[in-house]
Amino acid sequence: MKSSVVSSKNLIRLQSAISRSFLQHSSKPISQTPFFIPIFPTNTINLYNQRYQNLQIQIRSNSSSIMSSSAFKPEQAGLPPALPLPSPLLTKFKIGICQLAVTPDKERNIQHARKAIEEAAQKGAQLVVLPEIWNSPYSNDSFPVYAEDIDAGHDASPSTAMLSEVSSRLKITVVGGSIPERCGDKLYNTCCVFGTDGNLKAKHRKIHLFDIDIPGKITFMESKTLTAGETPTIVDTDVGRIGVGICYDIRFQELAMIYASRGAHLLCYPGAFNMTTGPLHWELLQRARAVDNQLYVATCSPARDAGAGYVAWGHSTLVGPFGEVLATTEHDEDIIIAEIDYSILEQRRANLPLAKQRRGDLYQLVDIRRVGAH
Ligand SMILES: NC(=O)CC(=O)C(=O)O
Repeated sequence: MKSSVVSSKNLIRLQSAISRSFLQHSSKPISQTPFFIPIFPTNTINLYNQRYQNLQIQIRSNSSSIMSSSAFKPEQAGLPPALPLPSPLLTKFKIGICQLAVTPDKERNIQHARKAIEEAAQKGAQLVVLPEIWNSPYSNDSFPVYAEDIDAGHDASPSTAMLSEVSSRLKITVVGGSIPERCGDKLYNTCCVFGTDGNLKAKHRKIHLFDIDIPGKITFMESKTLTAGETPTIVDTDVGRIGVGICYDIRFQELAMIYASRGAHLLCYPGAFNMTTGPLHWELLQRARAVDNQLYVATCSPARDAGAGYVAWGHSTLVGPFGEVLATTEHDEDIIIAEIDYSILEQRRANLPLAKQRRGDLYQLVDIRRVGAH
């Protein structure tokens, strides 16, 4: 156990001390440290990370240093403030969510995805979202075989070459689900976002690998073959600021909160939940992420194939900022077309001004990367 005593005049100093301590002492990359450091205005703060199991900082607090909620001002926290919602080119538009049937035939999967994107665009979608692992069966045996070198592009990555071509030809934004990515000797589960010019705007590698063991129900270990991504991914597009997560990433609310604090309008989660967790958790998690953060959440699953090694739950969905399911589907192949209107975000945030009502004197969100960049 490491222990040090910090004489703090106020929580601002304490906060920066904690952040510096994390950034200096951890041998892990910043993104492997927790996104949150809980702040308790009591005498003891316990911080945990993988190396310093019990780094304890004691605070000799005097009661006057603890700000009362009524006096608390977020800017006094010494942390980067939440960013306001930006003004994208389009604030009201249609989203197309393509729940695709996936087969072992990669070339067919690519052509099939292309057709679905074209159909969604033809129905008016200016943003199209694809499922998790849409060019390959979802299995540890398949990932290395179907993986593409996205950075090398073109012939080395026919799946993303198609996404780039179709997004520029149709002048739409594409959140390209995910595919297995090969980079050197590593494999990732990776989502590429293409802008209306066909350029790759962002690449999100699944941060939280799906390792689950519910005996008799489902055991799956992505970590057998995949490596976890290291960065949250938020991207400005013509259709708003989008935070990207892949499937299991949706279970980690800190990631969604960080996206919200960075001004996201919409969170997109390509995801393939399963027949055990899907019925209970899939919609619940989407609605929770949306209502807690007062933004839109879109999910896109592969269609269910009862004969596949991994059977996807399906039920791709769009949820609004009040936690309302705006559009959803069953488990078969389908294309959801639904409207997104960002003026409703402002409205809901005025109805329920959660950001202003947060008790920053009791707890705070620390976006490690933004603190580190300060
Ligand atoms: N497949 C996943 O990544 C996640 C999932 O199915 C679950 O969290 O349950």
